[in-house]
Amino acid sequence: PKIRKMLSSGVCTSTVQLPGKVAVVTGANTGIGKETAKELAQRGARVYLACRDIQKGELVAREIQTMTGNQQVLVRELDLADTKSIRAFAKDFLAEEKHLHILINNAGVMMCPYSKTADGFEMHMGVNHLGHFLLTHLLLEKLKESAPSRVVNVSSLAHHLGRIHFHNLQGEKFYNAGLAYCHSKLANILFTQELARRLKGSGVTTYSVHPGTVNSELVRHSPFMKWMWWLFSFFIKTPKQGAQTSLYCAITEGLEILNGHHFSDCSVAWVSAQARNETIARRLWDVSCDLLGIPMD
Ligand SMILES: NC(=O)C1=CN([C@@H]2O[C@H](COP(=O)(O)OP(=O)(O)OC[C@H]3O[C@@H](n4cnc5c(N)ncnc54)[C@H](OP(=O)(O)O)[C@@H]3O)[C@@H](O)[C@H]2O)C=CC1
Ligand SMILES: CC1=C(/C=C/C(C)=C/C=C/C(C)=C/C=O)C(C)(C)CCC1
Repeated sequence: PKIRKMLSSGVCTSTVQLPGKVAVVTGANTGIGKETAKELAQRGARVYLACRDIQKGELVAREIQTMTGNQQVLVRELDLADTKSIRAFAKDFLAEEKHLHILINNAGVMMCPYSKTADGFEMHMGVNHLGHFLLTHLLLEKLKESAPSRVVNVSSLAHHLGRIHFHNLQGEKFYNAGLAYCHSKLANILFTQELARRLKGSGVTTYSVHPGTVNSELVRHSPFMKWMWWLFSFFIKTPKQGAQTSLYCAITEGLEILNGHHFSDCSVAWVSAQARNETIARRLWDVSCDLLGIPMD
């Protein structure tokens, strides 16, 4: 029980209710994203489940509506491995909604065999970092108009092993599936810190999160990790426990002074030296804009 408690601590104890608030959660059809969306709906927010598989999303939306009694749970198609899909999602969302108070960049892939997104980006960097970078960019004006508002980026402890190899960002010179995931999770933290610097005074704040080691489908590409997760399933976090730090960063009152910080178990957490490097963060920002055809400012 002690090991289990140690690996599963951190509970979002905020009593904040969210009527009239609008939230988008990416990858909300399963795992941590699903539990995050459920709790936001439970607190009265209108929640958009941004999923690449609409059918899976609709099943989960019905489940959340039934469990919470909140009918304002909506599914919209978003494939982060395709910038056309990201742009289409943002265009429809901006036309449909007056506000966006909470954006949870949660979707992720881990340890997939070498593959590329529709736009030719390496899959981990493409989905986990560049896809969310573009989505956030496209929704930023709406977030500013809805301030106070928040962007939560779900990263990982795995960022400690990450490096941003600018000469090999698409993994074409060398590739390791585990490290590619770590690099993309480092990019999530660097993005959060640079975004926080650029958003100072706008009323939009941003946080990165390590959710803990969570029993989810993230390990689907690695038979060894699947086996480990199954073997230790009693000790690792449930998806509901894994959602607590994302929820804490999204709704806790007074967190604005910690804009740009990294959180784990609902507390500020230490990040690697690479993740604190402002030069790398600025360069990654510029390179990401360049790759995505976003004007640099
Ligand atoms: N589980 C853990 O121990 C840890 C998780 N994390 C992070 O937590 C986040 C959530 O992961 P978790 O819930 O564990 O994993 P899951 O695999 O259970 O969920 C990942 C979600 O991301 C979605 N997704 C994957 N690719 C895309 C895409 N191209 N476009 C849109 N959505 C996509 C999946 O959709 P679909 O179902 O259609 O594949 C799914 O909804 C990730 O960012 C992960 O890196 C960080 C540290 C540890
Ligand atoms: C060593 C070890 C464990 C820890 C695994 C860890 C710490 C995994 C971290 C995974 C991450 C960070 C994934 C996604 O980002 C277990 C399974 C708890 C128990 C068995 C021994």
